[in-house]
Amino acid sequence: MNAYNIAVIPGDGIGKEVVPAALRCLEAVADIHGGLKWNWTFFPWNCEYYLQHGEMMPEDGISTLKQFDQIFLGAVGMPELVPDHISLWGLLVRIRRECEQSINVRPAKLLRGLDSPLRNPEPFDFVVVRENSEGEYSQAGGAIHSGEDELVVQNAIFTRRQTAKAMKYAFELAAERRQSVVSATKSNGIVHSMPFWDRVFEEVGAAYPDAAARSVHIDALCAYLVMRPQQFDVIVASNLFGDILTDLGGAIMGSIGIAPAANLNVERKYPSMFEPVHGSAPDIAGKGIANPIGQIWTAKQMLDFMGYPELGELVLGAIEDSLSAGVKTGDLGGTATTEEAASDILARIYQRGK
Ligand SMILES: NC(=O)c1ccc[n+]([C@@H]2O[C@H](COP(=O)([O-])OP(=O)(O)OC[C@H]3O[C@@H](n4cnc5c(N)ncnc54)[C@H](O)[C@@H]3O)[C@@H](O)[C@H]2O)c1
Ligand SMILES: O=C(O)[C@@H](O)[C@@H](O)C(=O)O
Ligand SMILES: [K+]
Ligand SMILES: [Mn+2]
Repeated sequence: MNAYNIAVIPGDGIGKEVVPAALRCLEAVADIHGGLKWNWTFFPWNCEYYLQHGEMMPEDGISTLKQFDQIFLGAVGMPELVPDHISLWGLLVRIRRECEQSINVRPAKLLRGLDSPLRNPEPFDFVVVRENSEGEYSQAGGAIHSGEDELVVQNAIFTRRQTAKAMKYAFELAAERRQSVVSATKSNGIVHSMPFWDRVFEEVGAAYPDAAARSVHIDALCAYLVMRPQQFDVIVASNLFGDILTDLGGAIMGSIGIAPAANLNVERKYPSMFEPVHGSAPDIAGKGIANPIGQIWTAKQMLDFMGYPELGELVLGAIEDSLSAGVKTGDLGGTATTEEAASDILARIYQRGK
């Protein structure tokens, strides 16, 4: 029996509603498999915690998390309580950086049973590899003066090491898929960091002669994802561009609420963090109507990373079975509650697994 210690951080808003749904699915696959056991440890780190303690997590929070096998997180942020840059940097970004989760893997595919908002889309299946440790998400810079003289400088930081690491991961991933890598750039307007990004992309790509590699400006790339998403296999992007592309990826699937994400420590030196693309959705939090699919699909990514791809496939198949049976939450045009959608997926996991 393999027992795994998982740190669970439901976080804010709908994170607290969709995480329990995903944990039930993970318990179900462990029950079916018979040889693995989850030991959950819950951490109440969120914006309410910040209001009580003046920090999103304790100072030793990272060293605590590093003792676990993996981290399973819902969502962070309640802007009415805590400014978003404080909640994000105090929890999510801290974990990403201090657990060295420098690769963020975010797939998007036209799932069976889903109606994309795109008109007559051809089946698409791409993965965005988002550089997760630096880039535009930078504390370098500052502000001076005030009023009419106020001045702010925000420096993006790109290193050869992390840029090449994300690109190498993208090419390795493409080698197992359809051998195509598109780099998201903006080297016409951004004159230092993006020509550098392009240069590293060419250097890394030279080691993968079998891969079709090309650079596409981010504005055009967003348009292509709407017009012909089926053309894409692997997309590698900076921290900010990857963030934006993956809400778009969720949207063209049918909802931001179904898109999964894996913040990977690829060296497996520290735990990775599995948390969906979406946020805490304050606009629907507390109503019991959030779509649990993003969190449940994220659980599939954790199973895959931990060496249980057959269980991961079982989870995604159950999600598609549920969608095909028409069980859909409001974001997908249905009337199912979070509980109804989660229970249906859970039942279909058992149906598939027996
Ligand atoms: N990784 C994260 O935890 C993460 C990601 C994005 C935003 N945030 C934070 O979340 C808060 C809200 O940000 P936002 O509104 O820009 O983004 P959001 O992803 O929370 O919501 C965007 C839209 O998508 C909908 N949505 C998101 N997840 C859904 C789900 N599972 N089911 C149904 N609908 C869903 C929301 O209702 C909203 O209309 C902010 O504090 C922000 O900082 C956190
Ligand atoms: O900006 C971020 O990285 C997060 O707030 C969120 O948008 C994400 O995509 O994880
Ligand atoms: K999230
Ligand atoms: Mn985002």
